Amino acid sequence: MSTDNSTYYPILLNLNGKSCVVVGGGRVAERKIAALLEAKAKVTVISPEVTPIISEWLAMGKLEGIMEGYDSQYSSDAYLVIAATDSTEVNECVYIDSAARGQLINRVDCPEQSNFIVPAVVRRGKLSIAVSTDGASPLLAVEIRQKLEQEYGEEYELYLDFLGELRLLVQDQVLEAQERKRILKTVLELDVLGSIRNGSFNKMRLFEKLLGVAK
Ligand SMILES: C[C@@]1(CC(=O)O)c2cc3[nH]c(cc4nc(cc5[nH]c(cc(n2)[C@H]1CCC(=O)O)[C@@](C)(CC(=O)O)[C@@H]5CCC(=O)O)C(CC(=O)O)=C4CCC(=O)O)c(CCC(=O)O)c3CC(=O)O
Ligand SMILES: NC(=O)C1=CN([C@@H]2O[C@H](COP(=O)(O)OP(=O)(O)OC[C@H]3O[C@@H](n4cnc5c(N)ncnc54)[C@H](O)[C@@H]3O)[C@@H](O)[C@H]2O)C=CC1
Repeated sequence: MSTDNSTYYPILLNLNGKSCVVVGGGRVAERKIAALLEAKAKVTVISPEVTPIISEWLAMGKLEGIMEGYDSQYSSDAYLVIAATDSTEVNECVYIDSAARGQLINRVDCPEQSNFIVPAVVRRGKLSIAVSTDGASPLLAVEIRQKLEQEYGEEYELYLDFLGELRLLVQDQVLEAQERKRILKTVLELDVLGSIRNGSFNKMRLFEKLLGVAK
């Protein structure tokens, strides 16, 4: 069975400094670890064998490793656990232990024994676009993610930084709520992305134009 017909509630989790345990060190574990590290989680991998890339990350001190078979004590303090071994028995065991402790648990071979699943994600600086099929077709999620990567290019990183900075300025300098909203809406109608793409982007000039003051 590939799905339990759950309707999931999408959230963005702050994992900065949080202990996260990945059980298993294969191809799937490597992908999950990469995403956890990107989110600045404190990751521990538990697995007798790991991929060459995980091994490199261990040598660089990017995460910790317990190079043994799973034991429930290894994940007792974790905030989030991912069961990613190639053994259904071990993965089930990880699920039972983690669920009993109320931990966030993702069992990669069984959405029914997971209290969260992981979407395919496009990241452009502060912009995240997450795609999920509720487990029905991870490959379709990948295909849509790849299409979105074409549509939302690297220029969005600078664009979002600019919009974020403008929003702080507006919150600081414009007292009237309606006027704040008007400015934040107007900026989206300007071709800022076009100016980033053709190299004519000028942040200060845009701030001046939108706020009427030199920054
Ligand atoms: C439920 C979920 C739980 C979870 O893992 O969170 C889950 C479950 C399962 N995946 C399986 C297979 C594959 N998954 C991928 C790829 C990805 N899978 C991801 C997420 C999810 N996969 C969650 C639902 C996401 C959603 O649909 O919303 C992505 C998006 C995110 C990530 O993993 O980080 C990542 C792409 C990252 C990217 O590129 O952007 C590929 C392709 C590949 O590996 O190259 C295959 C092989 C093709 C195939 O089988 O379809 C199997 C069968 C395993 C078996 O055969 O034993 C199960 C178990 C089952 O279905 O029961
Ligand atoms: N959710 C997803 O995105 C996907 C899930 N899968 C599922 O993920 C699972 C793992 O797939 P791969 O990473 O490709 O397998 P793999 O064969 O590359 O890696 C398996 C890992 O499990 C470890 N392991 C085995 N027994 C263990 C134990 N007792 N304790 C700790 N670690 C142990 C091994 O050392 C190895 O590192 C499979 O069950 C597959 O069905 C497969 C593709 C995608």
